[in-house]
Amino acid sequence: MSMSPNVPKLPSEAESPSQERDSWQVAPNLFSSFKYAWSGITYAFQTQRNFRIHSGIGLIALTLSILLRVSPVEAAIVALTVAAVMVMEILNTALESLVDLTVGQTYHQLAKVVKDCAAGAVLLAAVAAILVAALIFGPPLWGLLRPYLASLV
Ligand SMILES: Nc1ncnc2c1ncn2[C@@H]1O[C@H](COP(=O)(O)OP(=O)(O)OP(=O)(O)O)[C@@H](O)[C@H]1O
Repeated sequence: MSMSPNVPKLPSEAESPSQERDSWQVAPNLFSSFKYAWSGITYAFQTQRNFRIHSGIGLIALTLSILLRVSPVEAAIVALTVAAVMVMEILNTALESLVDLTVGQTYHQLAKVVKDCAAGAVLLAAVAAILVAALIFGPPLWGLLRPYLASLV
């Protein structure tokens, strides 16, 4: 069993004195809130291969929604499904970091439960996304490909 082999090297100190001073306070303004949220998203993107893969697949799904001219409701369902997978990935990253912060490289049964449940949540969202993609993109893709496939046989 791998025990956190990919924990990224993090700086132990804040990037600036003001960052350390402000870090324990409520974000002073809306801009700071967005900045912290964006840094969470970029952290997940830079450190988690699965998050990058899911982002790429999400982009392909959204592009397909445009190219295949699915209905607005169908496009909204695709967008929500893509967002659900990415949200699960970010929460999975947050929980993994929290577990590693708490127990480090020590084996703990509850650490395993947290990480396995978080991974399970990502898997469920991904399976649901595949189902949604098959149901929404399947018929128009089949309509496009059928003439080519028929000409082959
Ligand atoms: N401290 C720990 N104590 C017990 N089991 C652990 C611990 N850390 C990790 N594990 C087990 O190893 C598995 C993989 O953990 P790891 O931290 O490597 O996640 P990961 O493979 O990087 O996950 P992801 O692919 O989602 O990033 C966990 O699902 C869990 O079963």
